[in-house]
Amino acid sequence: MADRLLDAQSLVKTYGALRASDNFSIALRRGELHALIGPNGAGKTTALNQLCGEQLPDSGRIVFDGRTVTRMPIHRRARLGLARSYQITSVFESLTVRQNFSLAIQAHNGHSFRFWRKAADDPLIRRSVAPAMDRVGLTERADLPAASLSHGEKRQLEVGMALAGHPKLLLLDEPYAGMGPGGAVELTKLIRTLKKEVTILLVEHDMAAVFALADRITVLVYGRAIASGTPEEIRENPDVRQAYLGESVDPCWK
Ligand SMILES: Nc1ncnc2c1ncn2[C@@H]1O[C@H](COP(=O)(O)OP(=O)(O)OP(=O)(O)O)[C@@H](O)[C@H]1O
Repeated sequence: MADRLLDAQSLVKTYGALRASDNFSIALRRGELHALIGPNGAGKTTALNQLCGEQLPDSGRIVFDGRTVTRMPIHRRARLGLARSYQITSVFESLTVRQNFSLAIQAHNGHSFRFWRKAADDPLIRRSVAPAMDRVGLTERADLPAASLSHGEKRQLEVGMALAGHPKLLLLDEPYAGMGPGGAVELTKLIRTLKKEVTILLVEHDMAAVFALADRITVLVYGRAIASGTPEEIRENPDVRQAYLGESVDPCWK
């Protein structure tokens, strides 16, 4: 369907006897922020890895923007507009914010990382860096080394670098992990701005953030999507409450 940006059907990924993805299916509509939630070990990262091409499914099919990408390598998917921001910080600590952005823009333009020194001098890249930094609120930090940024600012940088190639779909893997309350508020503001311009799949344990941001939510348990719907539908779904929450009910679900 044309309004679907990504359609993953019946993905299976096994590690020995363990089915980390057990006929996992998910459909992302253009323009939505879709959250993928589930208990620890449910298979969220494994699912994300298959969507971006870091791992290949044993079986199943992934269609992105009308093209079958199931076995396509990660860099070709990136070129089609599928970008991922990593749970583990992937910025270059010793480089400045501006240099990090220059690198990301250069990489998305298809050049080699080796030539990063030239990137900062390339007028085309320089012109792209300013709006890219502004987009994630880092203009005032432009000439500081990434190492001196706060945890929250590093996340902003990371997201900004993933956005440098103007992706159609941004996969965010636990962006709130390790973040203090102040940083979390800033990040929510940033993601709210971003969701106006890019479709987002958010993997996140922070339920307050998920319910504040998501248009739709898919719940993953033991590698299977047990429910998919609006936050209200998910909140009311008895299977979700039972399977995902167990005994303790997070205040966000009440
Ligand atoms: N490389 C691997 N080899 C063997 N088992 C793995 C491997 N990667 C993941 N697993 C197992 O697959 C299951 C799903 O793991 P995955 O990391 O995808 O879950 P998750 O929902 O992202 O977990 P968390 O919320 O803790 O990050 C877990 O039982 C995990 O131990």
